[in-house]
Amino acid sequence: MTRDSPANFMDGAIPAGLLATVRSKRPLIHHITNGVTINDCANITICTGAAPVMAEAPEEVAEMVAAAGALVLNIGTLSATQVEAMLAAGRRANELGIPVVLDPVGVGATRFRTETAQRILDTLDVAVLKGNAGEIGVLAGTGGSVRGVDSGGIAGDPVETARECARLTGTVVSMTGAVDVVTDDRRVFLVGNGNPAMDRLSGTGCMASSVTAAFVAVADDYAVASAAALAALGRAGERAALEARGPYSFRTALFDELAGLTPDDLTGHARIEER
Ligand SMILES: Nc1ncnc2c1ncn2[C@@H]1O[C@H](COP(=O)(O)OP(=O)(O)O)[C@@H](O)[C@H]1O
Ligand SMILES: Cc1ncsc1CCOP(=O)(O)O
Ligand SMILES: [Mg+2]
Repeated sequence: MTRDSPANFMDGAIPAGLLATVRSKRPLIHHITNGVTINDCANITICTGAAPVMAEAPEEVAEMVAAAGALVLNIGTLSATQVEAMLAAGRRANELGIPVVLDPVGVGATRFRTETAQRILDTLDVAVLKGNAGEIGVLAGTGGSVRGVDSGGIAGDPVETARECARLTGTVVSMTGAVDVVTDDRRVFLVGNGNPAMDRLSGTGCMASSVTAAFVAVADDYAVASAAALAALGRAGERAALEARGPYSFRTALFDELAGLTPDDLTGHARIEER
């Protein structure tokens, strides 16, 4: 940044207003998600101010999603039956205009994950694609490395990778990392909130999808809502790091700090730069 090109920071009142709206509307967030972090996702949804439900039987997902404000599809521990449920829930969500958030956990690590993420993107109208850098690099086709569920990095520039992925998929792309990149190709938001402790805990990426879904459920602008959600979670992470002694006390503090996060605090501390 130079003196001639001052950073254009989003007014903190925008994410703060969305946080307040989540809490007043308390949207239901239907998750079809992995067995590793499912409980964290339920509780982080509550701490955000929304209401979670986890339902994945193909027999009931279309009925359940009809009552939801947003649907999270997370492929972290996918199976053929679960994929069938994701497509059925997603189709119904699309019919009803309910936004779908896709977390392509581990895409690129195996053929089944890559084919499934691609199939979901080809079949459904996905509102937000939220992944770590490696996952987004894989889906952008520009080069991304994924080992298990961890990002091994991307080949090129992060902003260009996320924009290419948004162009290719027609979704809002929310690429997490030390600085999150959220883009609908036309606009780019860089979210500076967060703490490195968030990277030392399994589940923060999945939780980012749940918080994103809660914000997207109450907003029309999915890019702004996605950036606001990451600012809120990141701000909770900053506050949690001040009181934690290690990864597990950090985890507890992250839930407590998000539950206690006030719109005023977010107004003052959200760091969302628009490029
Ligand atoms: N080094 C970091 N500094 C600050 N925040 C981070 C850092 N690494 C990850 N985060 C935050 O942690 C959450 C999960 O991101 P990430 O670790 O990229 O996801 P995943 O768990 O899917 O790999 C996001 O909200 C992101 O902003
Ligand atoms: C470890 C693991 N294995 C399959 S899903 C999962 C959790 C991934 O969580 P996150 O992407 O949020 O770190
Ligand atoms: Mg992830």
